[in-house]
Amino acid sequence: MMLSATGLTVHYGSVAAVSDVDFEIGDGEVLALLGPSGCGKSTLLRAVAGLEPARGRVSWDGTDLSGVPVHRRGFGLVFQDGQLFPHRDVAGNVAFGLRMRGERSPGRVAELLELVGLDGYGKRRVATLSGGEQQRVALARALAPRPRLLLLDEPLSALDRSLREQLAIDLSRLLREAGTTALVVTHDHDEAFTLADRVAVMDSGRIRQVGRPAEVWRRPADETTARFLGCTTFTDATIESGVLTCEFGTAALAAPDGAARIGLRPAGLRVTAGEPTAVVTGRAHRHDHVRVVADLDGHGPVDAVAEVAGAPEVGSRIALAVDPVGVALIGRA
Ligand SMILES: Nc1ncnc2c1ncn2[C@@H]1O[C@H](COP(=O)(O)OP(=O)(O)OP(=O)(O)O)[C@@H](O)[C@H]1O
Repeated sequence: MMLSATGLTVHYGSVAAVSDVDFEIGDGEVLALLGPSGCGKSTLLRAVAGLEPARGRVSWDGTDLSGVPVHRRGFGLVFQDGQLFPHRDVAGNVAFGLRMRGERSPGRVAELLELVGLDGYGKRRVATLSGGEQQRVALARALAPRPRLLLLDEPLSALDRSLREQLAIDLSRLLREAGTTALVVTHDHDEAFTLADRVAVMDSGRIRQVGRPAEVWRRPADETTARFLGCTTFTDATIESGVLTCEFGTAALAAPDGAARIGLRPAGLRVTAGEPTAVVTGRAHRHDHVRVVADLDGHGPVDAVAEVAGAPEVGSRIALAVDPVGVALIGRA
């Protein structure tokens, strides 16, 4: 069983929100659509759902879905704000999806509430639930009728950071436990990488790269994608016998020999002991390190990181070393 989209295009007036997009989602696979605000992620998801008129083709197992209305596609939908029915209790919300399919099964409702960690919440009014609990109910409601594809549009972004991280882990587990095939829209790469088997990075209505999270993170297709994935400094390098050499120094890096364009995330440059080559112009404490902006002699500002203990003050001169953990190889197959 497989979802396949080919040549999907959505215009709003003269604006192409989605341009000629192709992708597939395999049975039981979770694909994340990741990209900056306004790049067309939600529009693409809505086109797959049948909520947005689109050119191109959406098919399931080779069967064209054009002309098949939203409620007959067998897809489940979860949006950012849950959109629960306020006048129904938790069980009533979960049962709604089942009733739509002519099913009545208190057992299935209880099973779903247990799956999302809300065992015993059936009689609660949804207005009395926290934001995280409401999203779990929305997820249970969408999963109850066993959709062949679950479409999730920023399902966690209305929640605060720590809850989002926890729910992303929970969601990843329960999508796998239920063997759900899913398309998840998010602008948060940590969330995409937690949830997805594969990630499709979008920009300006197009998919720029599709791959497994670690591949996309390590080898972004181009500088725009790399920038979106946290790289802030770009330079040319050479790789020879497992050693990367660039203007900032050398580092061990297992990759084929040759010239490379690299992107450095802040963690790719570390404050170290040695001959100073840069002056600190800014610093910010993060939970387990200090982010440093440094003016590197002959280069200009670069982002780097320092250990919390002994982190340099603004104005002090520092040495920097390349750390392969923060290096992305751009456009390398
Ligand atoms: N109903 C609409 N009418 C006109 N333009 C629209 C409409 N919906 C979206 N757009 C435009 O289409 C583009 C893509 O929007 P979309 O909501 O798909 O992006 P997104 O990547 O999901 O962004 P966000 O993460 O901010 O929700 C944007 O330029 C947006 O302004």
